[in-house]
Amino acid sequence: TDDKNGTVPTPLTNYLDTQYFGEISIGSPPQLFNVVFDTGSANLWVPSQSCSPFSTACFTHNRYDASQSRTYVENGTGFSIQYAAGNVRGFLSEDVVVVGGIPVVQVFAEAASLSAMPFIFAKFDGVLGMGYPNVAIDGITPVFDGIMSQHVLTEEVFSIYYSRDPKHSPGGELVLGGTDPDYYSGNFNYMDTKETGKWEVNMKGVSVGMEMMFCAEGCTAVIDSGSSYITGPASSVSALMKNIGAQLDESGYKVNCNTVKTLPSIEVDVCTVTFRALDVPPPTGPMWILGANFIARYYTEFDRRNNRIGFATAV
Ligand SMILES: COCCCC[C@@](O)(c1ccccc1-c1ccccc1)[C@@H]1CCCN(C(=O)[C@H]2C[C@@H](N)[C@@H](O)C2)C1
Repeated sequence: TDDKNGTVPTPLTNYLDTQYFGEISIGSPPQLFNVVFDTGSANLWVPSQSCSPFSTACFTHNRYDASQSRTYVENGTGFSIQYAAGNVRGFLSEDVVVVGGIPVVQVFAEAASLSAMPFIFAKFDGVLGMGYPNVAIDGITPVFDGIMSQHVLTEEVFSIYYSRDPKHSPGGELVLGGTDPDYYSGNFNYMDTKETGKWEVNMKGVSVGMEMMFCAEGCTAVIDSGSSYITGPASSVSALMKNIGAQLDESGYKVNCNTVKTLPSIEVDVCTVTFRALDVPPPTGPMWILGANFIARYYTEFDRRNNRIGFATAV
């Protein structure tokens, strides 16, 4: 994959098909961080050098040290973000962020406190929101908007490949300004975003085999690169799982995989069905969230120029 107009593909790490992240740098000299490129949010945050030593989740990750960067600009405005699980609190700072080889002067949040759950399980340091500006907290210009305003991209799009095979290296790839033909086959099918300002589309329905089971009148689906699983309204997901014979246990839905024929002893392997029930309250919900396991099957192009999302078969 060659260099395109200053943008180089960012290889992603795949941790157990549930966490995908890539490397960025912040500051001069560059301080390196692993971040989730998250189309479901629009802010950049990384752990701060100033976080409390008692914040285990902060202390066990790379931390930004403003005092070591000659391009640091103080801001100090408060910041807090709440996820479906977990929250981050801190303050804003400004420095040079380099993503895919492109430098951008960026306002980001230094996380002074990270909730232990789930961040002690995070193999990455922070989150780089790839969402639209209108979902950005504190009205901060998102990283990709800062890059678009430099007019260095061939196309105002970014594309994400998530590998499904933990042995495959790299575990995924982010391309700014285009797509990588190495990772998809065939043509893209495009869907307009539902309302400009979110990476969500009108889903036509959810069917099992030939039978349409849910969302027959259409429903909202967020294409969320920062979610591990596919989530849907609890009632729909439980009916869907029942239909495929999945059992719910404390860590999610399970089905018996085919017994492994080659092993001398019969081994019943239990597979995790990567669907989760999540009732998003109105007005945002009810909705489906198509996360990493969906993106792993369909190479996804996020098109800011035409406010649409393209899907091609991932190879
Ligand atoms: C593909 O890689 C996915 C990264 C893992 C996401 C995640 O599984 C996770 C696991 C372990 C530790 C931390 C986090 C995690 C937590 C917050 C932000 C980013 C990652 C999230 C767990 C909580 C629910 N969830 C979201 O709300 C997500 C929804 C999404 N839009 C984000 O804003 C938060 C997904």
